[in-house]
Amino acid sequence: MAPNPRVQAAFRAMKVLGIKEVKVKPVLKKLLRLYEKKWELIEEENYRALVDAIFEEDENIEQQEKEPGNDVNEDDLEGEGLGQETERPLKRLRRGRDVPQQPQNMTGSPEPMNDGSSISPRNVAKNKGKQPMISEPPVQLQRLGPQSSPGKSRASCGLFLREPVDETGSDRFPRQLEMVSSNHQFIKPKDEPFTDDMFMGDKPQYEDPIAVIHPDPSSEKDTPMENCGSSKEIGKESSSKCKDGERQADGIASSLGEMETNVDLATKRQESSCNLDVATLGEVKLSLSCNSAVRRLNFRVPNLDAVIRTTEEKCLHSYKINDPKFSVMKLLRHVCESFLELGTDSVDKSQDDHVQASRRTLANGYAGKDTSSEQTHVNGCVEKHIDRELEDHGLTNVTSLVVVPHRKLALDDGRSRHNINDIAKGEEGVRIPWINEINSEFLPSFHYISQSLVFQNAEITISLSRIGDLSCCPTCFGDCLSASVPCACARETGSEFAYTSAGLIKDVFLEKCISMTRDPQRLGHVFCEECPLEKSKNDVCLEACKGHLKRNFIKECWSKCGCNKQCGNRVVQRGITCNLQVFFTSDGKGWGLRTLEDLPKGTFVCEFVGEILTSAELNERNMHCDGSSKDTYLALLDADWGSKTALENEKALCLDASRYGNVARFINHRCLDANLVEIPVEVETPDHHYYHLAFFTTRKIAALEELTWDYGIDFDDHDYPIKLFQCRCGSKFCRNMKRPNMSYCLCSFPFSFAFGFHVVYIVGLYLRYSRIQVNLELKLSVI
Ligand SMILES: C[S@@+](CC[C@H](N)C(=O)[O-])C[C@H]1O[C@@H](n2cnc3c(N)ncnc32)[C@H](O)[C@@H]1O
Repeated sequence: MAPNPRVQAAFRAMKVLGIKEVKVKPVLKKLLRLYEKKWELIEEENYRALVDAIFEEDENIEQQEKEPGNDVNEDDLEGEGLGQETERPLKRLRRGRDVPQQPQNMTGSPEPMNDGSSISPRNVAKNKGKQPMISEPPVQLQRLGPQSSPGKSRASCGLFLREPVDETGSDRFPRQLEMVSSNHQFIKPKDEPFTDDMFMGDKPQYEDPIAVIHPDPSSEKDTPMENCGSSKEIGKESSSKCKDGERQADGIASSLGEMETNVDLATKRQESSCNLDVATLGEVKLSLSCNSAVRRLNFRVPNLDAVIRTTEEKCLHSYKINDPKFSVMKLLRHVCESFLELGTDSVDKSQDDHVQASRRTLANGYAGKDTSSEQTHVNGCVEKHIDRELEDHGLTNVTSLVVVPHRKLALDDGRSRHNINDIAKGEEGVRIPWINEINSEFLPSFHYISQSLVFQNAEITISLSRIGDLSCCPTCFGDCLSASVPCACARETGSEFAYTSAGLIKDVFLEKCISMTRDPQRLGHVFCEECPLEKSKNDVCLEACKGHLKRNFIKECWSKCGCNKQCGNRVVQRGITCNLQVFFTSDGKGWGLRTLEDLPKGTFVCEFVGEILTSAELNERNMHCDGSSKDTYLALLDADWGSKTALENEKALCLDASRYGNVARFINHRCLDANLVEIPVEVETPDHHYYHLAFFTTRKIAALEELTWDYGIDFDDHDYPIKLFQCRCGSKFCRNMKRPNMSYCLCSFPFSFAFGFHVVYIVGLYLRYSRIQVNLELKLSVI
């Protein structure tokens, strides 16, 4: 049977991507069957469906192999000219040496095809508009490695973009990616159609490069091995500030869920103003640049997170990608892998195997267990340790890429793919990724909100008229912190600004807040006459207030003030700027929050955001659930409760983040010496009923350290509105250390005394059998 030209075209398109016919065939068959031979659906958007399906098959190959029932009915596809296939479908995409040999010559000169035919420049040209894969702006792939040294121009292959038309002349395939051997040059993206006459003879005629990779003097430093030696090193580099004031985590910037963890995101501030390093994978670095010659005057390198997020949104909208496993970073990892695979000469297999084996051994060593198939990473850190050790073994000149496989996440529960990469779903100025290196648990479901919202009855009035002219600074200008005299807003903060010009909280103020939290006995609690909390529990028989911590407020400038948004007295209202990550803790606390960069003492991390409830509403909620699901995501806004004789119900507020909340809902408790302290911050409301509960660092925190705050729980108070738990904070000051139930024995003593000596005897026996040595000093008195 004559070969089906559409099949051949599909093969050619895939070949350009380096995907062998033998791999394409079975997937194509499946697709044809799935799409009822509607070729248009397969050819659409440059065979996107086919490429996706191939990658998908590749990802799931292990499961596929275990499921023999997936065979394609060859008869069904006879008509498409695919029936004579002899190979079994879909073997796992081989890496490194096992990768199917790709044409070394990618200049467009004739390449022998599997079937003996060849692909000529003309074939390529005819295939215009059919090559999959898109990217914009120009993508540079840069090979790093021993041979690339700073100061020298690096050898690089280029990926170039054209704006072709398809056969009908329409601009249906807007951006094409084609690989060329470029003599280290890049091809200028063209607006004109891609036509046959772009080739002369056998060689395509390339235009001047739009961008050449400029040697980056800091690139040696940028290599993953350098970046990720230890969390400390990471943090050191990562704490570098961006020009625009944003902090960027270096090397560990975005661990976009587990799937991306071994892509080392190079978010380091670029030397060049028009270069953005996107990812490094082993020796390969991928960066975006805007050609300085033609770049727009107002071009500023955007934030990497924003680029990734926007790209993902575009993918979602344009290509209807709704696979939760899809992520742009994963795609880029494939690009890096393919780049390395296709550009790597075959190496001695035994050496390759040896390196792979060494890597596995080292990986297991780092993980402390046999995880050859399960090793997870924190943005490639383990991989980098391994690289370093391999270097010690003199094995780093092997260029093949070995990726230790990841554990698969259970993503089949239909949650939005947005949650995979950013738990904030774009609500915050930074992306907040999550990772689970411990088990396959998915994030709990909740609605992410970046600002607290009233549930129902809470009385919060935000109005300009409520803020008197003396409570704000309408005559200020620019940055209040630069004025010689503190502005009116500072009055609330003890006639001084709470913040330094670097945006940190001043040490004296911070220390005061810390000691108010940690040493309430010395500094004293405040007690309400009618405690809203107790009142909400039982209006009739009111119990005495158990006391509330004294708090120092910060008052930030706001809309009624004359200063600008960048005023140094506006920190909390600007939202989260640190690079944070939600992760599954290894010590039994469930999910937790950690920083991906070093944070100096006094840094604002985030505020506690949730539904604003009155204490009565909270009590109502707690009553309607059994004790076990009592709220665990709660913060009382009780900073001012003690100063009033009786607070109206609608003004005694708390924040419940169990259903609606922000990243703070993942912050775990630590007794006493937590590294965060909560400080009430007043922004848009002038009284102290509603305020922002903001978390600041109590000390310098290293990258990857868990962030904690002291919930202020009394672990013996079973009436406490937060569900009690067995504390695993690990602090030496833990208030809930696993005690040998002594409290019970001792408490029971007076009781038992009243009931006779045999109860004492029983208690004594208990102590004896518990092998607890106790010296009881009994003091008897007559009542
Ligand atoms: C506000 S949530 C913190 C996030 C939570 N770990 C999660 O997985 O969603 C509070 C809950 O986390 C757990 N938790 C927080 N701190 C803990 C600690 N020090 N020890 C044990 N569990 C803790 C408790 O289950 C608590 O009810």
